[in-house]
Amino acid sequence: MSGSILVVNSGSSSFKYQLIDILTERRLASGLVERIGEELGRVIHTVSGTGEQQDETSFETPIPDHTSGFALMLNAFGEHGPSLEGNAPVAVGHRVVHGGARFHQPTIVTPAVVRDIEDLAALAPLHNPGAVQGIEAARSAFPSVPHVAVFDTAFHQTLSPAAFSYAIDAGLAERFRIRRYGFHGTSHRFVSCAAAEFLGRPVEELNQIVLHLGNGASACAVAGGRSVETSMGMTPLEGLVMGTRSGDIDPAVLFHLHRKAGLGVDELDELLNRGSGLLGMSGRGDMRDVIAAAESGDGPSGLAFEVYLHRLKHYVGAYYAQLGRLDTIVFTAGVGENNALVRAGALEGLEGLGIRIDPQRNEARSRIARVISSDDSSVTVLVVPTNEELEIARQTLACTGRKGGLRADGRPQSAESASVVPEGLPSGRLL
Ligand SMILES: Nc1ncnc2c1ncn2[C@@H]1O[C@H](COP(=O)(O)OP(=O)(O)O)[C@@H](O)[C@H]1O
Ligand SMILES: CC(=O)OP(=O)(O)O
Ligand SMILES: [Mg+2]
Repeated sequence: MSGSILVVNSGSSSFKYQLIDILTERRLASGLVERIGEELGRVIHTVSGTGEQQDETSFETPIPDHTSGFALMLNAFGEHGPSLEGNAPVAVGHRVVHGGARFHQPTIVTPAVVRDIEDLAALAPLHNPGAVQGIEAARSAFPSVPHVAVFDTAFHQTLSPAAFSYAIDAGLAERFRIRRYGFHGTSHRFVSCAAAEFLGRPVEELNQIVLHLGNGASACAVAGGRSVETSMGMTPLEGLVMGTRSGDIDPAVLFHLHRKAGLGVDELDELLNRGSGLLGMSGRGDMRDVIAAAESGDGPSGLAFEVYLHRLKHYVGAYYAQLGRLDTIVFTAGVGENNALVRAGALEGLEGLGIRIDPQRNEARSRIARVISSDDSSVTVLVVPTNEELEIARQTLACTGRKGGLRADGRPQSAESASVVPEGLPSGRLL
């Protein structure tokens, strides 16, 4: 069958989109709507031509929310193509960050599903609200096609109780569904499969550590294609140092700030989610700016960079130990794909563990998957570009029960069983 799938990947203050041909998996168009809610936002719309050829347009305008961002995206398609009438999407796929205990699989969007995603917003305050706006705008623009929500949390349903449980009061944990859910699962799944494909080995044979280093960042230990450990927790706040998020912190710091600095719970939430990480430490949330400032001698930026690398190395060591044997370390997402300094710094001094980066390979610039370890490294270190949108398109197609060129690899399920409530959990119970 022919047609396309529109994928919307909503973030906190931005969203990415792709229109993907379902027969060929070709990206027909892609774009970024960013700085939503700031004084001036920006839309970048790229139309794919033949081969590597691309036609990019960008413009700046205030974008108060995701709903108006979605309308601007539709205008960009109207003005610059490809025509959404000529390439009418047969389905729309949406990235949703938190699926809680309710969503284990790609799920056809209904009003009840939207309500549940809204209810989970407290646990992903930077992400779920934007996703809901994106879903509502898309449903009114494309009312007659199925919309599918694909959850970041789904890939981590394979964590063992030892990996997903926190050491707190068991009754409270049970009652409030307090556990590690893990995020970036769509990316960790895509990248671990793409790494195996690149190496020409079955994913079932490989033990991998995937480092998704974007604005948000997480590490994932993948054994035989299954997530066995991941650094984000009940919310996308735990783990690595991020652009504006603290990652791991002693929870007693919060009690102390409450008692001594008089900060309330909402202020603490805001502080850790939006005012910490690289931004909190150095005044700069973008890794490029942090590195530039550190190189020109700014002390706080230098320290922020060191803390970022220190934490990354900590997780590499921990996950190596959890896996017991390690075949590959894979860097992905904005920082991981583009920054050689971060990659080298994170793995520096690990030669004793059989991990050796080749400096020349690491410095080489490329947009495709590549090896950056030396030939005598027993662990193969890779850079593999993520493509959450393509993975979402594949899962969306499979969930709608349609057939296309998009591979589902037998992973997502059909529409009839798409919305699954885990055993023992009353429907409507999200957490
Ligand atoms: N060359 C680079 N060096 C360091 N960081 C980079 C580079 N290119 C992009 N980034 C960072 O990548 C991040 C965006 O990555 P991305 O994976 O798109 O994140 P998200 O999906 O969370 O927005 C930005 O914070 C940006 O600073
Ligand atoms: C879950 C998460 O942190 O996503 P992102 O990196 O897109 O902000
Ligand atoms: Mg991202």
